[in-house]
Amino acid sequence: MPELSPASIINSVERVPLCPPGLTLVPEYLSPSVESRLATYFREEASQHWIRLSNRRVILYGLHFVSNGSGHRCYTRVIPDLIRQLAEQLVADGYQNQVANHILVNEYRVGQGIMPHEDGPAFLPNAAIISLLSGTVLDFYSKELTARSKPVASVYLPPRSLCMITEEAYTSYLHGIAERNADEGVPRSDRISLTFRYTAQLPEATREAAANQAPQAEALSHSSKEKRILQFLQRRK
Ligand SMILES: O=C(O)CCC(=O)C(=O)O
Ligand SMILES: [Fe+2]
Repeated sequence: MPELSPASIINSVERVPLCPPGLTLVPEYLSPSVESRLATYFREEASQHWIRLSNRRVILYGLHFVSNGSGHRCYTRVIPDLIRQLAEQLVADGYQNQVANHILVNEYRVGQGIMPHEDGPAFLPNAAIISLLSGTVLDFYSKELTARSKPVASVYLPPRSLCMITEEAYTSYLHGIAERNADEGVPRSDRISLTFRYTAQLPEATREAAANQAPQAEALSHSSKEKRILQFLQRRK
């Protein structure tokens, strides 16, 4: 896999602070060539790693949670160099304090979305979302969600943008993407997003054991571990 130099990753560093507080948009965070390199990676090299959910498909990299009552953590796929470089760049650019150890790749076909949810206390209150191939609207909701709740804020995430959800935007609101084909007349196309988060490290001994197991996770595309994660994600969304 070719190395990406920082200059090729970053096209612009303009930051637009938005509401709720802690929400920031960086348009054109990626250059078009990096966007297309990443999209090709997920659609071709990593095509067998997708896990299909009812309303989208996902690839899990790094440390993830399996719900077994005690919030058990396990390693899924080893984070590929290409993605790790992006995680490191987010720290180098000052968007995150820790290199993400939990990375979720989502792919939404036109018309698909994600239910309002909170990313939750398992992670540092800092989620970095990079959008590829299509824009979409991310809606924020109050935590008192009912079937009739309307978003309290909405932000358009253009392709190649970075969206930072931190502070109040992370802790006090839910976020989600409505299932529709267009946003304010702007048609959607299929979109891939990458969400970078950090969860507190495991104790050293456990971490080593987990790291040793990671190549095995790589080899087993539909291991029982992945099935449990899949069931967990389906319950959550
Ligand atoms: O795809 C997106 O932009 C949102 C993803 C998200 O909210 C998540 O992964 O928790
Ligand atoms: Fe989220």
